[in-house]
Amino acid sequence: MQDTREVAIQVRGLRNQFGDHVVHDGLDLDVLRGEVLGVVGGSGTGKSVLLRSIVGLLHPKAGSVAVFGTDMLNASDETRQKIERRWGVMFQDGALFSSLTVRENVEVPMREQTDLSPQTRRALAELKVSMVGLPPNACDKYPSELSGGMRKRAGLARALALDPEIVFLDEPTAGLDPIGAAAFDALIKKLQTTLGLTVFMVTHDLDSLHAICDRIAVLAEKRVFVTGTMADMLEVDHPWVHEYFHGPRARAAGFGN
Ligand SMILES: Nc1ncnc2c1ncn2[C@@H]1O[C@H](COP(=O)(O)OP(=O)(O)OP(=O)(O)O)[C@@H](O)[C@H]1O
Repeated sequence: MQDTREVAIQVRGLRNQFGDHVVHDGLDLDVLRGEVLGVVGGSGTGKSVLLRSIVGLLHPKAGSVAVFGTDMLNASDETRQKIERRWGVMFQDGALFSSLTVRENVEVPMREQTDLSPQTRRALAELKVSMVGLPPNACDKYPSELSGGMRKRAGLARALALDPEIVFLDEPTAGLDPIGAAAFDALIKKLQTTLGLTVFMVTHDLDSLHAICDRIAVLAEKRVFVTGTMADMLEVDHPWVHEYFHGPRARAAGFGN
């Protein structure tokens, strides 16, 4: 059955290359509005490069990236900035500014992109911190005073600072213990359902894929080799995909027998 949901992100014919090392060649991907898309692939297949190409941190050699129907590579600065305000990015380990408190970190995008008063910024930052399940006293802590899981939550709070419609997450559960990872998954799912977020999530975590992803995109052979549900992945005839979804870790996670 054809999916009639709106496409939030459309990538076509993407080519990324560093020197003579071609990472992506003819990569196509649709991310549907309101879905959690898990992006997986072997190490070095270009998951982070894909994320960075979509958010404009890296200019691809060829191809197009459209977000909410806007051609991001050819848009004016003003148009691009308007679209950029509609997403938030959480990099690995939160990528927080170490010299700023959690609240100040969450206020950074508000300072840069809005003219909200200091009082409003402060109140909104406190709201975001509570939305991600951190206690109020986390607001005044520095990143070095937080656990890895708390830092990730603080990074997510900053990604949510401008009430985005899309969030990009780069390996959000990496380095968390299984209980912390499951709690983080539950938080992402809750935000998706309550805020209607579209989530683009690079991950290696089979449990996350199973628990919260509506669809999975597998990077292999320099492109998105296949997209589909977890059930679809179990049927894919490709050595890496088969090993990933049927291997010992998949079996330990309770599927892919
Ligand atoms: N700025 C850069 N300059 C040169 N090569 C780069 C650059 N950024 C990424 N690469 C290369 O592009 C390839 C893809 O990198 P990327 O970080 O996207 O992989 P990945 O799929 O996210 O891997 P992992 O799962 O290990 O994090 C790698 O071979 C990497 O060395």
